[in-house]
Amino acid sequence: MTIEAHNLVWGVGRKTIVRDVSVSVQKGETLGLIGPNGSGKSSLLRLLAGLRQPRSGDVRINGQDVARVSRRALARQVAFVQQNAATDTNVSVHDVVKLGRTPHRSALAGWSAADEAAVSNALAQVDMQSRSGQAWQTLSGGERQRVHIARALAQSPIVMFLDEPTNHLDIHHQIEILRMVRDLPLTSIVALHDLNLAAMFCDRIVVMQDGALVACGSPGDVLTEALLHSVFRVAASVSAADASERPHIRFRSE
Ligand SMILES: Nc1ncnc2c1ncn2[C@@H]1O[C@H](COP(=O)(O)OP(=O)(O)OP(=O)(O)O)[C@@H](O)[C@H]1O
Repeated sequence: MTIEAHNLVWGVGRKTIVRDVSVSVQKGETLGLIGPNGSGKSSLLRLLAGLRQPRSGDVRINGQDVARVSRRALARQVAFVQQNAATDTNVSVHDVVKLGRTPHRSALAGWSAADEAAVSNALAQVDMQSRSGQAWQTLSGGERQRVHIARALAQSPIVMFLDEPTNHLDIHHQIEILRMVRDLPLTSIVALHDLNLAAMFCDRIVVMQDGALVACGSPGDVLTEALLHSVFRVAASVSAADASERPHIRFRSE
């Protein structure tokens, strides 16, 4: 499923937060969104997912303008994993993931075997199957994050938006979650702070700065020492990357 965004502008009051961003994502692609704090990554993700209306510009998912698709129809196609999402506290892990099935169920239909299979597959994909009955409020931060990802997977989306999905995760689960996202047969757009993880797992990377898209391309094309200095204000060495190798960044402390 392709995503095409043209000239997106969004802001609050007099403040412009997303400045004239155009981007296209191919079917099955994993696109990374990087940029300093406050550069507009979450705002852009929300616009692309149809959760916010742009002031101008439009977003088309498989040719359909997201502003004209009903919320329910959109939820059958698009899942969004928020940063630090909250959940009602008095529920089990299974109940949280079950919510992902809501867009696929009619008011009259009961809970089906297919719904149950989607929930248990999603829990297995994030390594949380054994915690199905555990109370949500007793989970650690990283476990909660994995359960929110499972809820998105249970939605059986065609496009998945993830806002810093590796927050709170240990290094094993950071790598496992991003590997899973990359390997899923979905189009994914992932906001990430860890530039080496972005280099490892993204097909292409978009760089945001002050609400504008300042670079877009393969990890090797985008993650240059000059860009790391000008956008992220860090001194770093990037290992020589050829077409077959992904860049690796070593930050310098001086
Ligand atoms: N509803 C809002 N009202 C006012 N300002 C907002 C609103 N939403 C976002 N902003 C501002 O817009 C800018 C971009 O925010 P956004 O959350 O998109 O950045 P980000 O790149 O995701 O940041 P981070 O890496 O810190 O998560 C920030 O300066 C933020 O304070």
